[in-house]
Amino acid sequence: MYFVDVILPIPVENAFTYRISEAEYSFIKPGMRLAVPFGKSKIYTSLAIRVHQEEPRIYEAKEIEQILDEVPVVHQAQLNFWKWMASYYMATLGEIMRAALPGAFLLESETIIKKLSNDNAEEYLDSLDDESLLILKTFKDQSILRISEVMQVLDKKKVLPSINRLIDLNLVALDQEIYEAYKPKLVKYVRLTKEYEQEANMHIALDELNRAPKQRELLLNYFSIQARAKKPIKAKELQEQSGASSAQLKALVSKGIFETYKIKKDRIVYSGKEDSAVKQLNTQQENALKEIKASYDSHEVCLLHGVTASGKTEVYVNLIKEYLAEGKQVLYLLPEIALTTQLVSRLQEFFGNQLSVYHSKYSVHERVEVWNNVLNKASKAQLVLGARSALFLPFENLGLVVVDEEHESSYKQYDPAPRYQARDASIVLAFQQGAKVLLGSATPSLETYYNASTGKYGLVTMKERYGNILMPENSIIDIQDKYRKKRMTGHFSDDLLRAITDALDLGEQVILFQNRRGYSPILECNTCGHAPQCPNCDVSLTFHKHRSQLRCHYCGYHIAMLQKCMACGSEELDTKGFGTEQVEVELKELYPEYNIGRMDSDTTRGKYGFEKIITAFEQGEVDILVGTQMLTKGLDFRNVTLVGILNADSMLNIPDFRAHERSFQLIQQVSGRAGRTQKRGTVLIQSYNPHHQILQQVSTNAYEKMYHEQLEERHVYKYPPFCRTIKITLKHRDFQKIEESSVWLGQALKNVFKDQVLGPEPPPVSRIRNEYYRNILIKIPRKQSLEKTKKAILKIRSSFLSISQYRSVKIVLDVDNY
Ligand SMILES: Nc1ncnc2c1ncn2[C@@H]1O[C@H](COP(=O)(O)OP(=O)(O)OP(=O)(O)O)[C@@H](O)[C@H]1O
Ligand SMILES: [Zn+2]
Repeated sequence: MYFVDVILPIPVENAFTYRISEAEYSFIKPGMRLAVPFGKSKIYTSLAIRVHQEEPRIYEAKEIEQILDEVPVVHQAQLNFWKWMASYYMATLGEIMRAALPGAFLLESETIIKKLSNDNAEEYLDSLDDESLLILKTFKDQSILRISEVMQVLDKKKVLPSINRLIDLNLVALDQEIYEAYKPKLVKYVRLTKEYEQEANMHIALDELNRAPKQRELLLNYFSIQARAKKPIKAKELQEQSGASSAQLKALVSKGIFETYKIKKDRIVYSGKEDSAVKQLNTQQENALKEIKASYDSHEVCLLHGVTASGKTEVYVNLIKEYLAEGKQVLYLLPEIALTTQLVSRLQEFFGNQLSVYHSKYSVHERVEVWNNVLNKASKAQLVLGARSALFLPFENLGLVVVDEEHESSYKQYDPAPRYQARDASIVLAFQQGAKVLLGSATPSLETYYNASTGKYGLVTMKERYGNILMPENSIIDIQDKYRKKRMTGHFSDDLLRAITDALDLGEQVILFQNRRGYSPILECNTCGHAPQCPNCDVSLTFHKHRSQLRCHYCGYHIAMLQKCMACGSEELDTKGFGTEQVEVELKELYPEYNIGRMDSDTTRGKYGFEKIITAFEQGEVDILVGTQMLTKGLDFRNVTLVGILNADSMLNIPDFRAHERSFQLIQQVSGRAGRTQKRGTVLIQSYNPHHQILQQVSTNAYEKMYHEQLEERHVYKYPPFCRTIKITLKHRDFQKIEESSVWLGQALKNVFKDQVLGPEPPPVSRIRNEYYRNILIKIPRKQSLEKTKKAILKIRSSFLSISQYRSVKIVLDVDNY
């Protein structure tokens, strides 16, 4: 008898064994997908990991349904990586498989598919087999179907390959796609021809146009726009301002006065200089590149610590080139693809078709395409740019991993399991494949900088900004003092307002940062003090003015804005605290003649949400951009000279051992958006605690000082990098049960780990979606075996779950929690 062990994409500890025939036994290789029955009537896509002849003892092996691949879709290398991840992050192989494989690889009976209206459908129909045609017909008037329904209609279970084919042909899609591929758009611009740039010729032109008033108007408008701001002028903008038609603009082009040109909408270059794709490295960058390569003689990992706008990207690019030239694969990890259309197009210019982008929110179609290209080592996917899930692509010949903005906490996956840290996991991946890792940041994480300082990683620094531009000038504004002296207008100090006005007068742009969205986080009754709370969560509702709603930021619950207090009926409702929306509203009143944009998760929903706002700002259509931490992620704007931070305190006061480190990073990164070209930038930080050490360190760019001070605290209070941590979260709908069970678990852990256990305690928001939360933190000293610690924790978890009244409590394990 022959058997195959498979991983099922569900959270069970063990692999499952199925029966196969002798022919299947010799055909199936580890890494191939098999459709298998599971439970009463479900069909899952599973992954073969081993064929053998040992009959399972505990249960009778069922037969597999079908083999879905002719060759493996993952290599043994991935299976090894998955095993490491499962064990390190205390997850199951099934959970890793679900995170790793593109959704289209994991069709199962519960998957919902939808029919696409495809213009080329007719063409394909001839090439389809009867079964696929039948599946298409099954849709009839419905737009979506469960795969199990297809199975029912066709009265057979072997439908997955046909559905896969339909997905490949773009006739059918999974019902979960959000984004389309990123395609840069071209925007048309107008400028004077060389000949007419000279003033003398200009006068002649104006005279000549005396009898074509509309064209003359166009030309005059061109001058006035140019006088206002030195930026490329869009054809559309010019036409609209002049009330002219495109024919009239064309006439000026054919007269040789204007010429039009196109720029990819995210490649706008100010000050009239054309960027060429290939850049000459400056000395600092050359040296950095050399030092990084030298460090690889003795290190696997190197940290590039380069201040904001030092030109780290160009260093990455040059290093990547060398690995590609050797025929190696390169992985470029980013914290958040949606925010980095700028970088994508910059890299596309360098690497053309060697570059693929992998995004868990791209269409299934594209994800599968990139996956297969990597699997087949196609030249198209030699360099892959992706967010954390790109780690799982089937690399086999990886030479280099670049982790850009390595300090970003979004490299950590929160939910669902596996709760991995992509930066850390990439180091293991690289090690398994004999590749090198480059971590880059202007504000490295404490953990990374510690590893670099102690010699575990190489360390290369770039202290100057590219092009001899100075770091922005920082000042801290004491708003308590300003309030007392009545020098505040809304949430703006007189100093900040003056700086904004000055920048706008010069045609420059401004970024304002407020780490909270909505209008106001608390609505309070002046009479009785009641503040409306979310019924499902333990937080107050945030007021969103534009929508006239009160919303919960944890569960999405919302109601219409109240006219009266729910408790006492008083009409005197007051708002406390402020978010980006309020800043925007105030700005619109203060600067009615300017365009204000807002970038937070309320304004960036939908397909091209981020892109639209970033592009509008880049093109100068928006003068002031207000936003949350989304603004910080490595954006490269050229006309921003002022960055204002409206209230630095809210970040500093978050109860978390990383809060100070994170505040430093956040403020330093937003500040880094100012004055990246030519003119030195200004950063104004408003705070009630102007003497806070972190603000002092930010304003003097004292990274090292911050590092040493924070490291000292971590040492004293025993936190990473001196300890590892595992956070255990318990969740249950019953308050009594969560209290009792968390105390039980805490005590059981304390019996083994003594005072290394903190808690249980309720987190700041201790109830979300009607579930109560309790956290327990275990600190594991460096010299204690992580392996044994985890084993002990799992054992205690088993005992916990064997207590019948606790069985329904959910336990979440988070290794190296963030
Ligand atoms: N060698 C070069 N030649 C021409 N321009 C360069 C060169 N190096 C960097 N630049 C320009 O300098 C600016 C800053 O570079 P880049 O965005 O790579 O900085 P960074 O170090 O990644 O900054 P941040 O950490 O803030 O993201 C960019 O506009 C880039 O085009
Ligand atoms: Zn809620």
